[in-house]
Amino acid sequence: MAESQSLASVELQILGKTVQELALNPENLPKSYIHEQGGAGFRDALLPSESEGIPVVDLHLLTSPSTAQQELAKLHYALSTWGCFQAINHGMPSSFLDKVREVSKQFFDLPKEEKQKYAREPNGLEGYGNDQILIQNQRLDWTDRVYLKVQPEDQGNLKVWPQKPNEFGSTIFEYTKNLKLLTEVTLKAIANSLNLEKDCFVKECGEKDTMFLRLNYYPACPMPDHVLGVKPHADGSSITFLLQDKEVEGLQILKDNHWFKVPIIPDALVINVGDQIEIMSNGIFQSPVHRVVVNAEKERLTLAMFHIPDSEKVIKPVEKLVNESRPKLYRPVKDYVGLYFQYYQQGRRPIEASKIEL
Ligand SMILES: O=C(O)CCC(=O)C(=O)O
Ligand SMILES: [Fe+2]
Repeated sequence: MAESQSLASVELQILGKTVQELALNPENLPKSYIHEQGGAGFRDALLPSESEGIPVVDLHLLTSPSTAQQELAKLHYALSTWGCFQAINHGMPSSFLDKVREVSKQFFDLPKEEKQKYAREPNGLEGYGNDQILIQNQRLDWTDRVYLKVQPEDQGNLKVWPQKPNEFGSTIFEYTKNLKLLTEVTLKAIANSLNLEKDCFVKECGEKDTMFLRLNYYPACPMPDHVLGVKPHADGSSITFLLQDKEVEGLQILKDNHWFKVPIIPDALVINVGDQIEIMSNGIFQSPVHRVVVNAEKERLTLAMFHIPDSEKVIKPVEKLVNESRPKLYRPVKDYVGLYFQYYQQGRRPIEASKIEL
């Protein structure tokens, strides 16, 4: 008993206050969450015009022989201009996506003591907690998360898998199964859109690829002009699938030095390339820098699924995309995700470590 109590207090100390708790006492936000130079600009991002907005790509059309060419051209345009697209017709019904959102929300609604059972362990990555503090004077993200290795199934840390709500495990399992299939479909389509052999990126990612799921819960925040849900970053994945909140927007993408809002399409998945496809595509598709703003009245919940290549594989530009007019722009890297966290917290982009200055 004494032992389990002391363990709990260590975890509490590590976690500090969750954002959900801070939100209950809004007059007193810790300075570590405040971006002095914020300003209304945080929320005044542009909404892309309809014709130049983030393209909506129909995955069914993309994989049907008679319609694939046109949809592939759209995919190529989307990834070379925005680094992302909104995927519809992905095969998961609206009711299922609602269920995924519901079990995730139910977890954050549990009493603190229950959630603490799944707290991230000291020095661990997986589990429940607030932003990890990796450097001094770090600005913290206004979000509580559950981070889980969901694929391969037998490699997850079961100790930090929420046991409540009851349907959490089975729903997330089903969601992962769907996104594993969609990963293959998407990587093949990306290869096709570059006129590469369709298995090219699947092979480059290796057989020991993994998937990590992050549930992001952003409580309403009394200082939306000076607090960010997530600082500007690009993902270290090959590709990322984001299931947005159905009603509350917050995601913004940096393009041509302007922040643009990513509109909500309730049943779509936002799919973006991460740094590792940027490297493999020799920069033809670039991993978009994005951030999350918060809302003074409303909470927001999203699920991000990251597909991560085998950490033993050397990631490098595909030979066919290197030629005289397009020299190699990136050095080979291994275990990109290992590099990622330190760089991210320092506000630096780990991709810089791989870029070749011409
Ligand atoms: O919540 C969002 O809209 C985006 C989250 C995100 O960028 C991430 O988890 O990497
Ligand atoms: Fe992200």
